[in-house]
Amino acid sequence: MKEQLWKNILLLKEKSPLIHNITNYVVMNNTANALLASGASPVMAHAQAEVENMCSIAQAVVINIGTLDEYWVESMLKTARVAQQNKIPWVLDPVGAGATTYRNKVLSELLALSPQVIRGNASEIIALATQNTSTKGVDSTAESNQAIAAAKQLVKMYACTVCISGATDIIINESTQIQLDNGDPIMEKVTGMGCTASALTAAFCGITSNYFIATTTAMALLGVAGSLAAKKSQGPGSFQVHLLDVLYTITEKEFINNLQLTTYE
Ligand SMILES: Nc1ncnc2c1ncn2[C@@H]1O[C@H](COP(=O)(O)OP(=O)(O)OP(=O)(O)O)[C@@H](O)[C@H]1O
Ligand SMILES: Cc1ncsc1CCO
Ligand SMILES: [Mg+2]
Repeated sequence: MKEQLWKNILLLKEKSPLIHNITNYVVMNNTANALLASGASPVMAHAQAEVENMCSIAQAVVINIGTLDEYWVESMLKTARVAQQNKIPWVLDPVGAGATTYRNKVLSELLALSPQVIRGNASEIIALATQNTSTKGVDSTAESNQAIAAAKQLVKMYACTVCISGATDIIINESTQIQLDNGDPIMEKVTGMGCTASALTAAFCGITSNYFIATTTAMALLGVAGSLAAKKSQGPGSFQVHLLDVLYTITEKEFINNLQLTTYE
């Protein structure tokens, strides 16, 4: 398994897939840089007049509702429709699910357009599955393992892969559950680490049609790179810089030796 994930990391650098991102104002720059450092080719585009064209030339798409508004939501729906029609994999990041009725309404419209992967923190995954939860905003108030039942429900309802991120990352499909114990607590002090996780997930969906393994590769890469970057950092500021460097320079040995992965069939 670990070797298969490493092969995907090399393949991403070799193929450099175009990843169409509709994401939030907060994280656009970090996300594009993380994709570039990992080997993918990002484009951020949300104009209604061009999203359908852009989506149709991409190898994968990520739709992140972090700073949604009525105009952007129309762009997201147009994009997801084209992705669905053209069988281009798309990843949903349900930022702040459960926080407002508007977010919940938009998310139900997006879910109807069949994302291949949903990646959110525990609160977001619980909110998506139950439509009834209290949450703080964009940060989770629950642990990953508290969202497993909700994630399994989403897998069934939408026939997709679900990733619950946090101190532990859990990736779930119909048959398998993978748990990753990597990363570092400093990652909670930098905005958009989850958004980066979703963008990297789309990147790996652009190089393999096994979206469960693609998601696992993305979460493993970000987690291991995060733990290595944290060792070199004094705080959240320098962490961001070191993370990009590690995504760019990480070696097979560093990846394999540090990866904490458990599979449950
Ligand atoms: N306490 C922690 N310990 C170790 N790693 C962590 C911790 N919290 C987050 N991470 C790492 O950060 C990644 C992103 O996780 P998180 O669940 O915080 O995203 P998020 O809440 O969606 O963030 P955002 O909305 O700011 O993008 C995880 O996949 C994990 O690698
Ligand atoms: C802080 C914040 N607010 C809306 S999106 C976002 C980035 C992390 O999800
Ligand atoms: Mg998030």
